[in-house]
Amino acid sequence: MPQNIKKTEAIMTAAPVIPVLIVEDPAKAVPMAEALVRGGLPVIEITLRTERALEAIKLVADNVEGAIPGAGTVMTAAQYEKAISAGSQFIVSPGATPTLLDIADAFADVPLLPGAATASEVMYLLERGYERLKFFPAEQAGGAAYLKSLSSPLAAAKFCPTGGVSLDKAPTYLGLPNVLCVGGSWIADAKAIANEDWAGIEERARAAAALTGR
Ligand SMILES: O=C(O)C(=O)C[C@H](O)[C@H](O)COP(=O)(O)O
Repeated sequence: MPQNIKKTEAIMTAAPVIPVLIVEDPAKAVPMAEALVRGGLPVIEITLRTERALEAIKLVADNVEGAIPGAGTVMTAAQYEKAISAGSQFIVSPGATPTLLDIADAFADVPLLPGAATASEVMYLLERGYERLKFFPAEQAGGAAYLKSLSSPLAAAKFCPTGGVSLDKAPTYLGLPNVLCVGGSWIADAKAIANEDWAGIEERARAAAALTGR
């Protein structure tokens, strides 16, 4: 089944930046998400890289008005199902496999943003009807110059570059014709969450929400 491009694009264009989060303690998820929403970043990717990430997603889904929580690092059918039961409104994966795309077909209401880093990976996803993709790992794979060079031959594909993106690097990506938003952990890193630095997270969210392309 092809990707629901309209729905995926709505997630990608709600704000210029998708904060990527590693949440160890679910008790911190609600104030963290509230700070992000106050700062203007409603789309919140909680990675399934911690034991209690699903609890964090559920708490945000149930308690934070205006938040659009999603699950990151989703790679298996079991994770996919659990992420959606917890209230994920979108799913992000670092790459794409035929199995993962088959699972996505079973949950077609919830958009999947699959990762790609090479022309062949993008071509495979286009073949499967996926045009809204994550470019991962963005900086390490070749950065904005590399992604720009995909825009002409693979014009249908539009990306959310993630991996090594910072406040300084984001505007160059956002200025590319094939970029809709960027993702990154700099707004709320593990330390800021552990220290309950909600004011700092809100401030970085506000700066991220104001980013435009250059
Ligand atoms: O696990 C996933 O599915 C991911 O999304 C990986 C993230 O892209 C990176 O963790 C981004 O992190 P930074 O490079 O710190 O901004």
